[in-house]
Amino acid sequence: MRYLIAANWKMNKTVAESVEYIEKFKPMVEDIHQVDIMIAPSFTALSSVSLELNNTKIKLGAQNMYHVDRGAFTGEISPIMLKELNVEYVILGHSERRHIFGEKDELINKKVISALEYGIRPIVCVGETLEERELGITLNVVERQIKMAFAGVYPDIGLCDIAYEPVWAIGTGKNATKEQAQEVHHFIRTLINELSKGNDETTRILYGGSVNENNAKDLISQKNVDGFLVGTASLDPEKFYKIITHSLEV
Ligand SMILES: O=C[C@H](O)COP(=O)(O)O
Repeated sequence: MRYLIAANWKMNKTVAESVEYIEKFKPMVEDIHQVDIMIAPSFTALSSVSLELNNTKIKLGAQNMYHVDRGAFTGEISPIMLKELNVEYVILGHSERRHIFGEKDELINKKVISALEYGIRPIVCVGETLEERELGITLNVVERQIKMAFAGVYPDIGLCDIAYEPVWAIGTGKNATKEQAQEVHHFIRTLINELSKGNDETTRILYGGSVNENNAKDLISQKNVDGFLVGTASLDPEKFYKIITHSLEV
């Protein structure tokens, strides 16, 4: 399994700051070929970052998209707009989309189907809140989110990646332990094997939630952790680079 180490910059970095980052980061990773590296900047920086990443192995991602290709959807961005900029990945169902903007499983499913139609690889985010973990329903929540996100496309799960991001670990500095991560990742691996009838060998199960240069090695040494979706620590090219190099050591 080829690891994916992905940066989600969220609502950070202007165009100038994004370009400055990429110019610094490109030479740092030019000799790294063993893992996939993806960066998802803000929508306003996609075009400039796309030009910067031309002729590199670093993949471009978007942080969200709508499922319709054009029309009266004020404030939304379509898959054809992303394709035009060479976007290869799209993060869907991030907990900030679910909890701040009220995105439901049904909408996330439409977006997954649309991304697949347009040849953009979805990274579908799942994960429980602190309350759900304390109620002991973490695996039930993750199972529901996965079954609904991929409804109608189970045979194509291998064209997607999944990010397990416990909501209580996002941006809090309190990451899941390697045992907590492995338990859920193993559950997800078993579930997607069942749903895809054993066809899937290409879905990466990423961990996200306060990943940094100090905890990355421990987390990625777990059998079913196939990469990371990094928020805060990815905003600093040195820290993101260190996370990448730790993933080469396992
Ligand atoms: O998409 C990234 C995740 O939400 C993790 O964010 P974080 O690394 O700041 O906790």
